[in-house]
Amino acid sequence: MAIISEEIGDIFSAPPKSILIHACNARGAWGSGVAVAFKQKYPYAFRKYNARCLSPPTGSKISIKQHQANVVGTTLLIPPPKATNQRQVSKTPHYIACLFTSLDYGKRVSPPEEILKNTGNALKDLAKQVAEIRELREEMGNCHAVRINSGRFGVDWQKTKAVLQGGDLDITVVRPEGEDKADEAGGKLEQPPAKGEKAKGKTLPTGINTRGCNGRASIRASAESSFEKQMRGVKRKVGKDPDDGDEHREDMQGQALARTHPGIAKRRKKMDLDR
Ligand SMILES: Nc1ncnc2c1ncn2[C@@H]1O[C@H](COP(=O)(O)OP(=O)(O)OC[C@H]2O[C@H](OP(=O)(O)O)[C@H](O)[C@@H]2O)[C@@H](O)[C@H]1O
Repeated sequence: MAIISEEIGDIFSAPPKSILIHACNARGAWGSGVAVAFKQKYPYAFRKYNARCLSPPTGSKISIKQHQANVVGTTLLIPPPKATNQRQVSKTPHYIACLFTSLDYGKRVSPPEEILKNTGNALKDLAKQVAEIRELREEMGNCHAVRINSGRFGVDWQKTKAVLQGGDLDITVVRPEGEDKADEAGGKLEQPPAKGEKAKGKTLPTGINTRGCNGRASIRASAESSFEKQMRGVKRKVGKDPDDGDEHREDMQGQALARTHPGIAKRRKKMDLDR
């Protein structure tokens, strides 16, 4: 049984080479919650995540929807970029673990039972990859996570925590200040704003984070009303990463995609423009 310890703080202050864990949809969007902060701080990681969601394996003839369904229950573990200078090393020193726990997001987010099952599978996949990297004696720190699935995905945190405890990885769960109080009151505070995101200063009504569909839909509706606004800000902030050696390869994939899968290429292009 894994040790899941909890503390208040900022996940992005974890020591260099730590593994930062967050939950993702398989559609290629980091549109709200802590994902927005990940996108701002690790733009290269967003590009890799987005490419994983929108690019079926080379040579595969499966549809993009089938590919995304296959991705659910796995983890994309993104290593820190191979830095060409010291400044870049200290700016982005973390492994980013994207746990695909829901196929979709918004009103189509997967039901809690599915999210929990996917979380267990994704966790196993992560544990396997971590073991492989450690075997190669690559420098790798400990696991840090936010309270995954408990925000936009609307799953009771204690249920996700039980799944993490049943896994093989010890994890330090970092939560923003104020989150506990909301839990004790039976309600849920508005997500803390990501850097550059305007604070809304509003508290969701007590009980909105109850685990039913309506609770999730309400959270989503609230999140989506400011979605476009958020993304406009993020688009301006997500810059090119000088150490993103794979960017060219991904662009080339895009060109090849336009020939072989015009529909997918169009969708990728739209994502790039929107975000
Ligand atoms: N800036 C910040 N710093 C530190 N902690 C922060 C934070 N913002 C929120 N938290 C906390 O982080 C935990 C998880 O809450 P989240 O709502 O983020 O994630 P989740 O795992 O429920 O859902 C995943 C989907 O949410 C996204 O949005 P989209 O679907 O794209 O729209 C993704 O893309 C996925 O798909 C909660 O404890 C929040 O208090």
